[in-house]
Amino acid sequence: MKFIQSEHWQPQGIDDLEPNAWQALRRRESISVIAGPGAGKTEFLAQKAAYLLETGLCPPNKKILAISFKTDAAKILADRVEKRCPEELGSRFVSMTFDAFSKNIVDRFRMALPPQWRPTKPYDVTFATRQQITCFLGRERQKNSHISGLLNAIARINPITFESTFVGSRRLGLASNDIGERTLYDNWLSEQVSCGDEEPSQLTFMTINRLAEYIIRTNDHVRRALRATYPYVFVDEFQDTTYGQYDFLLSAFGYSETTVTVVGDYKQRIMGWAGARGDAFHQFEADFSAQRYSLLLNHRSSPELVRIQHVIAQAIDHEVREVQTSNHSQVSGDAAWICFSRNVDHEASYLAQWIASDMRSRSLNPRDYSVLVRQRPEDYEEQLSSYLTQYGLRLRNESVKIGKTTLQDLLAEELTILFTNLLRLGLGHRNAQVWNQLSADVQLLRNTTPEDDKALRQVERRLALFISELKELMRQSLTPDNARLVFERIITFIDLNDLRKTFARYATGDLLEINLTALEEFFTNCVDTQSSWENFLEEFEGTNQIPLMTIHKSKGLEFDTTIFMGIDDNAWWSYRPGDSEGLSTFFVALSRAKQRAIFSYCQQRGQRANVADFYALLEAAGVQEYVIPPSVVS
Ligand SMILES: Nc1ncnc2c1ncn2[C@@H]1O[C@H](COP(=O)(O)OP(=O)(O)OP(=O)(O)O)[C@@H](O)[C@H]1O
Repeated sequence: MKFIQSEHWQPQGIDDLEPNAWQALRRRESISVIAGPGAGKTEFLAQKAAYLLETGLCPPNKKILAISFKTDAAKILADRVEKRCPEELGSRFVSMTFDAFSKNIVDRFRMALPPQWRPTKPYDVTFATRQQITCFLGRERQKNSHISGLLNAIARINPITFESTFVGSRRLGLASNDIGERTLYDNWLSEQVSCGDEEPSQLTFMTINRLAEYIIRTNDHVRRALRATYPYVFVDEFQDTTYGQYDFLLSAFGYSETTVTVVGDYKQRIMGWAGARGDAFHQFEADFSAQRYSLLLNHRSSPELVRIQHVIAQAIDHEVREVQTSNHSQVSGDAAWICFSRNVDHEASYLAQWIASDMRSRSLNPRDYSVLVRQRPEDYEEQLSSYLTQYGLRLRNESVKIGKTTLQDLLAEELTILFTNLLRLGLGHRNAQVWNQLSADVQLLRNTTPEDDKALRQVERRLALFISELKELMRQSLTPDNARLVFERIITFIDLNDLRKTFARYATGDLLEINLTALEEFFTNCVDTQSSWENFLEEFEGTNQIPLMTIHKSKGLEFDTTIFMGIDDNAWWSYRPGDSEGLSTFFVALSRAKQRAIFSYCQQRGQRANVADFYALLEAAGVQEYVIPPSVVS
């Protein structure tokens, strides 16, 4: 492959980068890029990956590691890189979540841990509830109250942030002067590692993170191998980094030749409750001698929405700089408004009617819209769905739990993507893009090198043969028995062993099993409600359904129109006026919209005394409130 000279390299898929982005792209040392919503941070990472790979700055035997916080964010970034670079280069871009990456280290190098910290093989991944932490602290209080400083240490601990802050900011094996703290830390970890005779270890992701950090810090061989494989590391949404994750990054790549690029927006810091550290950018810039760059364009939202976003941004940070937008408005009338309704029927009826009419007049699709809520999407689902149905529209709760995952995460899994593409072709969809992606994925699965023409042809032949068998099966009508056969045949064709060998995140542990079980459950649910394979696929993919999700799940996504429901004291029960995380959450929701943002207030759902800030800010930004007259709704 011929490399492009770095001075001749041009971005792909977009017209250009803004001047600061060009500088940040070309800088050889570690950098931080701080920019507002829609500034193109994810796009910047994709372009930088293409630049490093296409110019050979990241040589053929090396890889780029991109670390994200959520599975779908890792997938969005990987997809973007796939679009921006030739396939053979894109495969050297490894996009993983922090959790998957640290788990991978523990799974591969378990034996590098001292026996007392070595988990069983396999081990279970668990989550520590607040109650479990409180019980643990209670037990320690009773059992070890004689240990100097232990009671004081317990008194300083908040069970909610125990794992993220207390455990995450301390290192395994490093003697702390405070014996009480050390006892708590060691006992918390050792209870998880040694659960008694024959029982598998029960590790939380924070414990896995601490074990991985220990391996990297204490084992030169592992650390050197990691650094040699990844001369470039990217971290997206850096404002959400927890103490543990930051410490892991520092041990793995700090003070080394590896160049680390982090991007994020502190105004979108909405994971403080989950332990995101407030000083992540400053700490990173100090530890990695990183230069900071700011991006000043918004490529997503219309000028009117960018202006409103700026009013909210100023409430979060008085010194925030105004950004320009490269977009034009495509709608007439208001870009944003508040609609006031008295009861939930009134609200749902108005919104359904408005969406249906807007979709028709602007020829948009259901997935151009999204309904965002602070929490409990199921509380909004039934009412809104029943009114949308009157217009032939459907709503899909994408945050719904399926087994041990959520629908949104499940749909972003490699397993699900392969499965869905096979289903599409099995249904006889003639789609060159789907075929190309599938055939590339299957080549990857079967470990075929691009130079091996014979093997490539064989893989393609087998894929074509399988598709024709699948077509035959799917020509029959959809019945539970037939569907079961289709499911089993596809999973056998994909081959779970090949999946494990191909995707590092599936290589060890039970991630693949968790997703397979959830996939089967979701598949069966869709089969049970549909009468034909065509309808089934539509249901499965949610193509014609308006997504409903929590704001947290909407991070990184964008929609033409967002409808923000439940801005009231009940849904925002923990919000206190001026609370910056609450304002940031509001900001994230608003900034997902490209053209329109609708804020729906329903009196029956709750008062708006505690959340009066939000309405005052919207008013200051000139957003009008309209009372929906009963006559407007059917
Ligand atoms: N340089 C550019 N030129 C044109 N369009 C761009 C450019 N950079 C990004 N975009 C487009 O702008 C939109 C927002 O980009 P992206 O998702 O990368 O922003 P972001 O900064 O990561 O956003 P957020 O923090 O809000 O999730 C996308 O549709 C992307 O394709």
